[in-house]
Amino acid sequence: MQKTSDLHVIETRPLLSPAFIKSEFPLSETAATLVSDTRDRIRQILAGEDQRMLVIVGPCSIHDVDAAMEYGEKLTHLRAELQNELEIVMRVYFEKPRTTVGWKGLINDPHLDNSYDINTGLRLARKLLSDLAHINLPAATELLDPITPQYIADLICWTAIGARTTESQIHRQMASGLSMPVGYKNSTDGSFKAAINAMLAARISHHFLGINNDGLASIVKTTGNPDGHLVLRGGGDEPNYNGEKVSAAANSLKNKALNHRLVIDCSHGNSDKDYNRQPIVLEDIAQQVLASAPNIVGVMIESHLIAGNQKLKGDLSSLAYGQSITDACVNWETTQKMLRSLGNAVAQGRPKVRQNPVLQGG
Ligand SMILES: O=C[C@H](O)[C@H](O)COP(=O)(O)O
Ligand SMILES: C=C(OP(=O)(O)O)C(=O)O
Repeated sequence: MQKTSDLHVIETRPLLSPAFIKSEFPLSETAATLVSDTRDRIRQILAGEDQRMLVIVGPCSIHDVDAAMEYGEKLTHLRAELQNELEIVMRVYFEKPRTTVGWKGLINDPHLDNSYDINTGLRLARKLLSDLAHINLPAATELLDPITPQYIADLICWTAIGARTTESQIHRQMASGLSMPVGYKNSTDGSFKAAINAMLAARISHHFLGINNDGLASIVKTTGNPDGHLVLRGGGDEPNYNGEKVSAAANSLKNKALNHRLVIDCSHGNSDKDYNRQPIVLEDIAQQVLASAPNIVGVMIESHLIAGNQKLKGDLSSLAYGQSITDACVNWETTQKMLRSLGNAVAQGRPKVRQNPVLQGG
């Protein structure tokens, strides 16, 4: 008899259940309060009820949890300093969608050596999110594999569905069941039709295949996620952060009765992947905010301790500490300048924020 299945499968290894990994790194009351309160504040920003801006800032990807924690310690001070103008959330990305091939992130290959120790990757990810919550720093991520949310989503305040997956039914279904606000990136060709369709699809209930907390294959039924919004990231060799493009996107959203308030990614297609351009994009956004720009409610910045990026090669001991191994990032000094400048623009362009200072919970 001819073999007809598993012709291209070499092995399957057991995956620890979400319940087991959560029992090792349980959600504490402190973390639950931080996550829940931050999600509420983000919802208020997205609804235009809070005039401050959401800022998703941090490394393109996490490959070294110590460096991520050092970055997080610095960011938590800046978050406190600018809390009346900005809701700062750390970008904590564990899963990388690749254009072709490459390292797919800390969960997939935590030892950076093609050993694909995914159980360790999930543990490291959960522990880091838990440690960040305990220094009062909320986290945002991109969710890529539809099984991952079961392991970490209770510690995540904002999620991106990326430019390469916004058109995927699997990801829209997943988003329909997520508990936090979800930003849909425009497509890599620069169009935002797929993201608008994703917002329409993910806000309603779906039934699909997934796993439950015990890791058992399950039929999942969701309510739909009402907190979807657009993230403009440029693409097709053109940025889309200028006033004209933002208005066009907001009008398309209004025409579909969707939330017209959106987030702008300073990196990726908006900076032509040149990290030196991120401050230029941010400055343009700050100028728009000075003139109010009610459609713009958030920004994303790829930032790390050290500027630029480095190639992941065989010898891990030669990796520079605190520098990205995926997209190039701005360094910490530049990050501080960018966020202070945005905070200033919010204070001047949206004077109401000063009248209602927000005290952030822990
Ligand atoms: O932000 C990350 C990258 O832009 C994305 O994962 C694609 O990366 P790649 O084109 O290097 O594969
Ligand atoms: C992959 C990313 O972005 P995009 O989906 O916009 O390319 C990212 O932010 O890491």
